[in-house]
Amino acid sequence: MLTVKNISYQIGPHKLVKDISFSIKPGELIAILGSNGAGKSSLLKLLAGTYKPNEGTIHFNGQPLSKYSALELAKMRAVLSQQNVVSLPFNVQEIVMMGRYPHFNNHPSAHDHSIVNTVMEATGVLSLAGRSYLTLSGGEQQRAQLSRALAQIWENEHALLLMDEPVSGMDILYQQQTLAILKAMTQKKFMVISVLHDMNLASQYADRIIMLKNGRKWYDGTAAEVLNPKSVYEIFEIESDTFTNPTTLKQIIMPREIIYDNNKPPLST
Ligand SMILES: Nc1ncnc2c1ncn2[C@@H]1O[C@H](COP(=O)(O)OP(=O)(O)OP(=O)(O)O)[C@@H](O)[C@H]1O
Repeated sequence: MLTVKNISYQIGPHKLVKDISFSIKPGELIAILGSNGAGKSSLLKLLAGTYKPNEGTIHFNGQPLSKYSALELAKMRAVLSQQNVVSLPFNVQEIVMMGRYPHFNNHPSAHDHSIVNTVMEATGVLSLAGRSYLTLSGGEQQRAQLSRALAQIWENEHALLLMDEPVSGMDILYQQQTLAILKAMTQKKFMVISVLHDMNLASQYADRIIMLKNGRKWYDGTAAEVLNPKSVYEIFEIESDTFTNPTTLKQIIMPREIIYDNNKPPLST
């Protein structure tokens, strides 16, 4: 369980995260939505322990997050960041094996190799195992990084997966598959918190959606509770229509087309 109470985070005069509270139980998938600059990545960095809150507390499996050593944390929570800079020509298997570094000293065991194989198969990068990471497409790199994160906590139930836009750059099949993998992880009692930009993906897969605006939590609930034209307008400043999928009963959000006035085009001076 992860419990976040009244956390705020500020850099100089900039308040990035303001008084946010929520908790997540094993088996839950929470999607975080919000416009660019709303504070989603900052919140994720606080949950990962990368940033320390100026105010408030974060408890992870009963203990303050700050009390865990870096190694303990590495075995219990994995992070997929927005930017994953790799400048050396590691191959894909080596990148995924990096997720196992917290688990072995000098040489990976047969168990580590087996987990690396399993996650690469799940994310569809097994056939790329020997390829240099630097030669992969953006979506393939993203899947390799997802494999690394999964390999890190694969056998540790009640672990936490923090994903910052895990499907950016992926085609629609891999977007669906990635969310399906994350959902399957929650069925094994993992906790998953993922920043997403696609409200419909969030609606399809998330148990709960947290919507942020200006560093604050504005909405927290199921897709049916929080996704509607009013909330979408408040958060994203876009008009939309909401439908209910008759088969799944999940919300579908369709943004309305933006039409600029010909006499006042948006880029005119
Ligand atoms: N080191 C920093 N110093 C000052 N401002 C910062 C710093 N890091 C982030 N910010 C600002 O804090 C706000 C929140 O940033 P954050 O990266 O958390 O947003 P986000 O919701 O993840 O956005 P995006 O969807 O664009 O990735 C932004 O306005 C950003 O410019």
